[in-house]
Amino acid sequence: MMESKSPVCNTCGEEIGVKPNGEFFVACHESCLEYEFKEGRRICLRCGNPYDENVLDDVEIKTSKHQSTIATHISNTPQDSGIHARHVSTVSTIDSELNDEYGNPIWKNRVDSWKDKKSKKNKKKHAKATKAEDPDAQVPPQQHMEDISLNPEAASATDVLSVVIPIPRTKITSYRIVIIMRLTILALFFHYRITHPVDSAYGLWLTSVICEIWFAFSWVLDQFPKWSPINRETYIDRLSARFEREGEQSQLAAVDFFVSTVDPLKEPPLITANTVLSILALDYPVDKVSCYVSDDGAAMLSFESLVETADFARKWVPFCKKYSIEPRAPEFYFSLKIDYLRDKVQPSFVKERRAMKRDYEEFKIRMNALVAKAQKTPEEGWTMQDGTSWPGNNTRDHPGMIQVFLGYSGARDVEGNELPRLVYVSREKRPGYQHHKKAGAENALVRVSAVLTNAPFILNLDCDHYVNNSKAVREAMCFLMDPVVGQDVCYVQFPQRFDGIDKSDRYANRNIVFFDVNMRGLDGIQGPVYVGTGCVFRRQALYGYSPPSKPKMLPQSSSSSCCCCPSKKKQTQDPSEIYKDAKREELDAAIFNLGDLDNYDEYERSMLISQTSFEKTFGLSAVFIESTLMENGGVPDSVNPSTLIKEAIHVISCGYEEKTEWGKEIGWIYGSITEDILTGFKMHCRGWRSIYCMPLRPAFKGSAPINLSDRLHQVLRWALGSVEIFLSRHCPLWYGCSGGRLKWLQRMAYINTIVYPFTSLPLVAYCTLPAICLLTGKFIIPTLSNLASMLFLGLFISIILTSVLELRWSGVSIEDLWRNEQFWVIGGVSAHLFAVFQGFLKMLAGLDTNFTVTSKTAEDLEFGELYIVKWTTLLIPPTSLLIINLVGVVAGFSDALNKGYEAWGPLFGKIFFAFWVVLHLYPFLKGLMGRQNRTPTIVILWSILLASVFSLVWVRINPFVSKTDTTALSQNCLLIDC
Ligand SMILES: O=c1ccn([C@@H]2O[C@H](COP(=O)(O)OP(=O)(O)O[C@H]3O[C@H](CO)[C@@H](O)[C@H](O)[C@H]3O)[C@@H](O)[C@H]2O)c(=O)[nH]1
Ligand SMILES: [Mn+2]
Repeated sequence: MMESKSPVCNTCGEEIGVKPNGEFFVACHESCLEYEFKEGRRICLRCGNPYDENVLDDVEIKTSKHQSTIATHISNTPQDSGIHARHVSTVSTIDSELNDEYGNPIWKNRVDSWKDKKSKKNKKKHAKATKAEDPDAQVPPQQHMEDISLNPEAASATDVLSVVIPIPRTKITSYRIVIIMRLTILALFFHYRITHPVDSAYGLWLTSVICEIWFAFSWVLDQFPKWSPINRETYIDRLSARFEREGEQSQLAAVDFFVSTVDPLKEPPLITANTVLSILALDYPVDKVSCYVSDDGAAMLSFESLVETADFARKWVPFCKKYSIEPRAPEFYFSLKIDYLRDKVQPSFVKERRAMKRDYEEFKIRMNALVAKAQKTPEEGWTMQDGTSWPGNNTRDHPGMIQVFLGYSGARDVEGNELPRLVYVSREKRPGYQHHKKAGAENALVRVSAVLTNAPFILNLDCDHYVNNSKAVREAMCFLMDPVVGQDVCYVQFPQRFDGIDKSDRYANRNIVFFDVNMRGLDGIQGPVYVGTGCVFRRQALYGYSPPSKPKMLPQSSSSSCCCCPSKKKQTQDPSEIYKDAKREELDAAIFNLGDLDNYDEYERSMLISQTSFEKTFGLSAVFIESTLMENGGVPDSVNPSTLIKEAIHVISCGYEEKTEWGKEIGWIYGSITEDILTGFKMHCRGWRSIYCMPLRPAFKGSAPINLSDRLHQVLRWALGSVEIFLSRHCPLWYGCSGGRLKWLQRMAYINTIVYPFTSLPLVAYCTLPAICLLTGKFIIPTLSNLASMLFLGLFISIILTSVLELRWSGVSIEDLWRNEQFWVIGGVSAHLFAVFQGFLKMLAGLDTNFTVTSKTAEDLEFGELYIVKWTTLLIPPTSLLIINLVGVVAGFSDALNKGYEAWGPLFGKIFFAFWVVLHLYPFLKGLMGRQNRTPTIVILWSILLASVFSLVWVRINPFVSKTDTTALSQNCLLIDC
């Protein structure tokens, strides 16, 4: 058992040894061998055993290579050596390293087990190569660093925790060829379109060509970031083999969990409780988990329900861990329809499960009672159980509140085991202060958690996203704790998955195309965008630092906002360079000082810290600033918990962020209601990369608004957020270009995420065109020559082919793709359109956009929600489009009936076009009908009015038609859908 005390190397996870002269060296197989080899010895100094010849050969090849990696580890992460040193000081005897409890030389055992592992790995690799369709499938060049698996020499250096699995070459190459083909055809197509105007309907033709060019442009933006998609595989068993050795304390990194809620009436406390319970019951060492719940509504209901939740967790957590159940959110676990009696499960489980279910039902009753009580606020405001008045009675004007439940020194579970910490946080709100919605709430949590627990990693979840896979954090750690892959990773994003969505996913709520296609494409470039939930951050990345491999540059715009101090001293160099150097030095000095901070008294200590520019960046909390310097997280043992709480209250005060970099350069970034895109974007601009992690069992699951109106409002909010970014200083079109750290394909993807709302303008125009054509008898395409018909056909085929090939590599179903298309049109002609106008209004009039929280339903009403139609202006444009197109079809038919045989040919073309519109809007039409086929009369009235006015005016004015009589020409029109 002496063994258990030996220190462990952070790099390879092996134990560390000490050379006779007192220097440290890593006694793991590789480095030890290399060391010895370099010394020219073939016998291990430590144990006296001769080395295995095979092993030696192997080492000979890679000595130089591996040494350089080790060197970079040490130089890049100075604390590594620090850790070695710290650990070594705790080693009591060196002998403990040499022999295991049976007296066998440990060294020999290690070599054996290593050889063992190696042969196993080779076998595995073999299996994989045969499994994959093409063993030397293409790897995007950016991926080489991580793709250790394909490089056997590097792979044996340490057991890799994750590998990149490229898409088989056969699939990806044909996909790329078709993309290039489509691009070429598109160019030829536009050449044709532009050189062949329709003289009889010049206006119509021009409009349609402009629209088409815009569509082509947005296609390019969407397509090219999908150029080199990848998949990844993780090995969580290796993770625990490396960091959780038997008999030793777990070396896994700690994680702070953030859950944000704002309105307990729209976000039922039971949903939040489930999220919290699923976090507390994670399969992760309890002392490494802390859960912070942010209550932006300062609601006593949220607080009280958290008290109940903490209490229920004492039973729930041990039950989950005992029987390893999934998911660990009770509501969703108990609603699984599985016959537990069928597989021979232990009778004790069945019994306990039943008892647990009863307990949960009681818990639910208590929660529902709390909710019922909270429906009507008493006149004098809420009072807590102890008779004092609830501090948050005025939600816009209240002090910061923090309450720690459970955890270290707190309540234990029913079996007496420790539970993770659970902390309630409601940041201070005062009138006259900007609160920055969710981003502000998250930043407050970043600071509170830094003061209280300071875990090196942060996982944030919306209140309705519960942990569905209790090993999710381990999955993320396979990347973040990997010394090679992880060092430049700012976050690991998991896809959002949803519960309770109607089978056909009528409104594309699941967003499958985005999560399974686009995000995987991005993972092959610089990493997925941050989507606001289900994401594990490296805390240091949130503090605005650049990745360790690119240390020279600091946040680019901080040079403009912080140039105050150093640039005044030396005027010769580039001020931003000076700033960077100075900041480095300050940081070094601060770290150095921190080491012997104990030697200073309180005053000197605060002086030391304030000398630096840290206060200007992080605000006036010395405790917080100190915490930012601990790259590996953790809080000093010595500090008194009550001072910490006081400090925690300080850092959530509403004035704390004034004149700091919070929200500008560090933490969650302000300035858009889609703070997520902005936050991830800034990190990528600094040169970080992110990782997309898709475990087989979805890591997190959330709820989505399933009725039409709520969904449209959600999409409106997202699109508005994008327009806000477009109009801000962070516009991806030019922001951060000088730094050159954002890969250009990644930039393209970001540009796509902010310009997509603008596509609504050409889309609305394009959806009106078929109706106009039908009403006026004109058409947007002239008579086709053979060549032109080929072009149209080619374009058509290439569009279908790209989709088919995309479906093949991504595994997305054709229904999902079609839904996505449909909702692209529905959202485009309603929500996106409004977003564009609101965005510009906001900019011109300085109005603030409000974050309308999506309501989440607690009870499953068998999709009752799906059929709710709430009146909203968003419904008018698509309804109008539907009606004019239908009117157009009728008019077209009656016209053709009047005109006789020749009219039918061109009519067919136009009707096809109109159907294209109606088909895309079909889910919308269904949504309008509701369950009882009833639509709010007002919507119908308005739409009919608009549509008929429009049609009438149209027929009268006919602006697009040239005055010359060209009816004959237009009748010869052919239609090809483009
Ligand atoms: O002032 C606020 C407003 C919202 N929230 C929280 O923000 C989260 C997201 O709100 P929701 O209404 O569920 O928005 P969705 O559209 O479903 O969320 C998606 O889009 C948001 C960006 O608009 C992201 O922040 C989310 O993570 C992402 O899931 C919820 O937990 C809220 O409690 C706050 O904490 N404070
Ligand atoms: Mn949500």
